[in-house]
Amino acid sequence: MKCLTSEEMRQVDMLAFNAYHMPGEVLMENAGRAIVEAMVQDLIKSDRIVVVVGPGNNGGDGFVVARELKNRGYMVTVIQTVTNDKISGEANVHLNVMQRFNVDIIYDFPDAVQYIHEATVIIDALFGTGYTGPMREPMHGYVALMNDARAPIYSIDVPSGVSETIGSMSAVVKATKTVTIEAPKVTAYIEQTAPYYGELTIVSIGLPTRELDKISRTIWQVCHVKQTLKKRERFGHKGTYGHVLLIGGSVDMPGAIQLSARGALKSGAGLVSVMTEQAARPFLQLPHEVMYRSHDELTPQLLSNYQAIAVGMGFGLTDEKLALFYQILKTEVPLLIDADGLTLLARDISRLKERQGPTILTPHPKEFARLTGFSVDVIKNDPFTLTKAFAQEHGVYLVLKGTHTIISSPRGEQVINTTGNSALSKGGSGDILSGIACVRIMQDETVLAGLCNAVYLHGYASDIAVREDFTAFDITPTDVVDSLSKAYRTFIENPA
Ligand SMILES: NC(=O)C1=CN([C@@H]2O[C@H](COP(=O)(O)OP(=O)(O)OC[C@H]3O[C@@H](n4cnc5c(N)ncnc54)[C@H](O)[C@@H]3O)[C@@H](O)[C@H]2O)[C@@H](O)CC1
Ligand SMILES: [K+]
Repeated sequence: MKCLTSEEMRQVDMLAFNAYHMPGEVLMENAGRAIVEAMVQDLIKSDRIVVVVGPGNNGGDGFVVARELKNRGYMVTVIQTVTNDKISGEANVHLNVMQRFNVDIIYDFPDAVQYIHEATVIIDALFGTGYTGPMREPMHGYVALMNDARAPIYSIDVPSGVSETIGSMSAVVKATKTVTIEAPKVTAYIEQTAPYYGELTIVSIGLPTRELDKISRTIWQVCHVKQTLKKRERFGHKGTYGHVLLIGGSVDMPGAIQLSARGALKSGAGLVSVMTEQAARPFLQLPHEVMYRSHDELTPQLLSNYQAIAVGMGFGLTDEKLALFYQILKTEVPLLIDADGLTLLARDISRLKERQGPTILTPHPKEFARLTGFSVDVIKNDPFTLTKAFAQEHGVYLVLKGTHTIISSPRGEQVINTTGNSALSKGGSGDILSGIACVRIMQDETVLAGLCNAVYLHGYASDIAVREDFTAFDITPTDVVDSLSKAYRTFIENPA
């Protein structure tokens, strides 16, 4: 499934019209009817339904919805927030059709107050993807009326007032459910806008999939994991599955690297090695399967023996570690940089130019802020644009960790992950992900697919653990690793 910006949606819409000769009225008809299908199971015939329509095509969808509901025997009133002369194009076509079905229309704000107050269902067709903030009066008032009402709100396409320019948002409808047209929009996955969506449902209106498929932003789903997760081979041996080296852990912080090792072991690595400073070794409790190396052994030849390397988990930030880090950067082996590795990298990000092999950075927003110089707020307001630009500029795979982790490739592809829950908001979760990710990039179809699978499985394991054995309060990152078995089993027992 794809995820689009408003501009990308507009372009697909234009192509449907210009290149495929799909009339706008037909698309609007499809949208309205599909939206009714998506919400009709929630309605009863005694409902008092109001549809609040705005001046654009989102309002046009609202006219189709109102007409279709009326035709099916529901009590519907349209609250038209602008006069007829402000409604043009396809929306005007459907306004005329709707009028012939005798749908009641209210134009005055004082009347609207009462209708919205007494409604049992509110349909929000005020603004869609064409909205640019801030909101002008009287629309502000309509949004406040809807939000203050008791009835559940069904937003068409997006909650009205939501914008990709987060700083310009003023009033936004707080939807109970949003029925989105064709594909989710990026605002459904941005921290500041996602909560307005409520439950998200997607309906198809017949836009050409060939055009949608060209969008380079994808939501990673079960089908993608099934297609790209490397199968275990009957005649495979430990060499088949790769040898991962995890560099980190220090006297002060010995736990992080152990968690990474567990993540790698439980994800099917052929061999797992851990490299720490010699002094940290007595503090490590590594699983029996894990081999040990000390920093003193680090040479380019040694590093070239591995199929994936991760550096940074509990690594430390001393000058000695910085020198070691710069040595590690020289390897051509796929290199994942996390935690302290990212902090060291931020001291001189131009070092990324030296990288020959694939490079993966796995920052949370604060670490990404350190790398870019942007504030955390700026990053959270526009994560898709900023991560894409960074990954392309520096030629890296960037995994921006969050509720909806965003994975960006050097070629400009972006993937959004939707698994996981608040159980992962704990120290140690990232260390585990680094271990899982190293294994998946060694084995799966591409580095990008491997990273997406790692993030997906990590989140999925925590979802299963919280559903079946723990709560988000008591679960630990170690419990999440143990739940990886159930996550992997899902894909073995139900292959593509
Ligand atoms: N993408 C597609 O192919 C389709 C999209 N459709 C619908 O069309 C919508 C997009 O339609 P539009 O581009 O007409 O945009 P909208 O319906 O979001 O609204 C645009 C209108 O709102 C006004 N407006 C914008 N910002 C405002 C502000 N701050 N205060 C007051 N007025 C403001 C504009 O002047 C314009 O009249 C989608 O969200 C979807 O609901 C459907 O009709 C079916 C086809
Ligand atoms: K809307």
